[in-house]
Amino acid sequence: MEYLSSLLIIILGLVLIVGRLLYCWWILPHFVYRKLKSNGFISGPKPHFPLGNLDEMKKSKNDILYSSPSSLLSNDIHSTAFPYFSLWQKVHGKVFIYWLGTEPFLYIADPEFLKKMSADIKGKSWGKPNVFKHDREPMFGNGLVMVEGEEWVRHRHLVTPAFSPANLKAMASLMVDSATSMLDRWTSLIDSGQQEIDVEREIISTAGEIIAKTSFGLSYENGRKVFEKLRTMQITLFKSNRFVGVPFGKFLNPKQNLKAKKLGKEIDTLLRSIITERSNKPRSGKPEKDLLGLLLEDNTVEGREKKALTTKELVDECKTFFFGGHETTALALTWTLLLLAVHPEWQKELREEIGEVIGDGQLTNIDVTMLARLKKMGWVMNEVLRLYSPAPNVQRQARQDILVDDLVVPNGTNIWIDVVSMHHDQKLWGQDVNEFKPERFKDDIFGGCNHKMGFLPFGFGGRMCVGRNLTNMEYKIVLTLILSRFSFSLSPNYCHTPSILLSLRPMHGLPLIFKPI
Ligand code: HEM
Repeated sequence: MEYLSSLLIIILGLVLIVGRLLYCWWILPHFVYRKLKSNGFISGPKPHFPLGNLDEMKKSKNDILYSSPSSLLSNDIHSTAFPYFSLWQKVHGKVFIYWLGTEPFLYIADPEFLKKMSADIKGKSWGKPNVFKHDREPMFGNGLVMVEGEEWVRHRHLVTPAFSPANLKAMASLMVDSATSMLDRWTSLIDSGQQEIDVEREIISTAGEIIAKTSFGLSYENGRKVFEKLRTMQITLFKSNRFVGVPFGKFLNPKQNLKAKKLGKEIDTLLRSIITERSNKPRSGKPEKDLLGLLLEDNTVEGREKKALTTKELVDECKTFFFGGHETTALALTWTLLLLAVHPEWQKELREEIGEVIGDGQLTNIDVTMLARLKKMGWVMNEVLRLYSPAPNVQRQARQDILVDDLVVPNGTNIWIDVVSMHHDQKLWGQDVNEFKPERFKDDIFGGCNHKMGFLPFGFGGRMCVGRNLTNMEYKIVLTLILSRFSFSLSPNYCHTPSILLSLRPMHGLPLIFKPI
């Protein structure tokens, strides 16, 4: 009897587990898919269980990776960075459904559709795809990038003031210091006879240092340890093939997952110790003007206690700033150096502008008002973000049924917005879409794009990037210092393979040849 009841419990347990798995992996996604289909979204590549379209995506990516690299430096990158989307678009148009494992995604590369879909949706009503949450948890925790609903409103409300121009102003000197040490290192390398430098690696590490300083203060002993562990975690998470959306996908790289989890815990402990140390500091001490310092200061404003960020939330925001902020900005700078290396006339234009606005004597005292006057540099930045958008896509999940004309995007639909495709769409930008022409941003913040939703380097709506002013400042400071000390050209060793590893990056680095000015 006892044996029978134990057996019954085991069987019941198994049925429940299988039932739950079936519900999550089959019934729920297919429910959304059937709703999408019945609402008119019928087009898209045929999926195969359990990989969906992942196999096809990997194959077309490998075909590109293992084909002989083109010697031509073309800015027409959509078909190399996203060969599968480029192929599917030819058959299914600019709005269709594809599958990551057992999860259907609504693909959008049509700005008019996006405009209609997002018109009545507030920032707090957007979700982020549940299917990515496990993957991103060690990096962002429940920071601003991931939170939803009223919690997002609270976080956004508390975090936004930290990025105000007045607060960012105090960070300029930290940025000048980090960039200057990088450039001193380059000078030593050049003096020792090495003229070729892989700037991608150099700039990513300097931008990491800048973000760590501006986020949680590298001056703290633990700050440097956090920085090193965050970098190791990123490499651990993204160096292996991931199987997003595939049943049991997270168990396919157990070693990597365990390592990332362990690093995640160590980072949290270190950040907690920094936060505790700083919260316990006597109030009379000078408040620190990094992002964590500003959030801690805000937390102590009277009447805010209930809404203030908890220590766990502060830890997650610090990680979010680090991961959301350093690589994107570094890649914007990296792609800029590539384009300036092949367009020396623009190096000259920018150097002249720097001379007029800042002059040699002021380089170590660059301030925000000077940066605002670097207009041409602003056009160059926009043009680079258009051609080589470091954030190549925006992902959302519908948390309610959304009406687009007579179609319904059902609650729960995963959404993938292909920013690279829209930034390279001839119908939106004209014949010269793939040419580097910063002047297109001279009199028009949309660069002459014939649709206001066609240029989205920082996303759109209420969830638009909170760090864009910080990027703008860091970009202009670092580029000003580089251009003031060196001229550069492309190394013959450069191989043009823009690829996606979360962000859009040059697969084989960016070797440039430098000459001091
Ligand atoms: C070139 C540099 C950058 C690019 C291209 C970029 C791009 C983006 C994009 C596309 C989004 C998603 C917006 C959406 O869902 O509509 C985003 C959100 C976000 N970014 Fe950035 N970003 C950059 C720099 C930064 C920096 C420097 C920080 C912070 C230090 C930062 C922090 C964030 C945060 C916290 C969010 C989430 C905002 C929210 O959901 O409310 N980003 N960014």
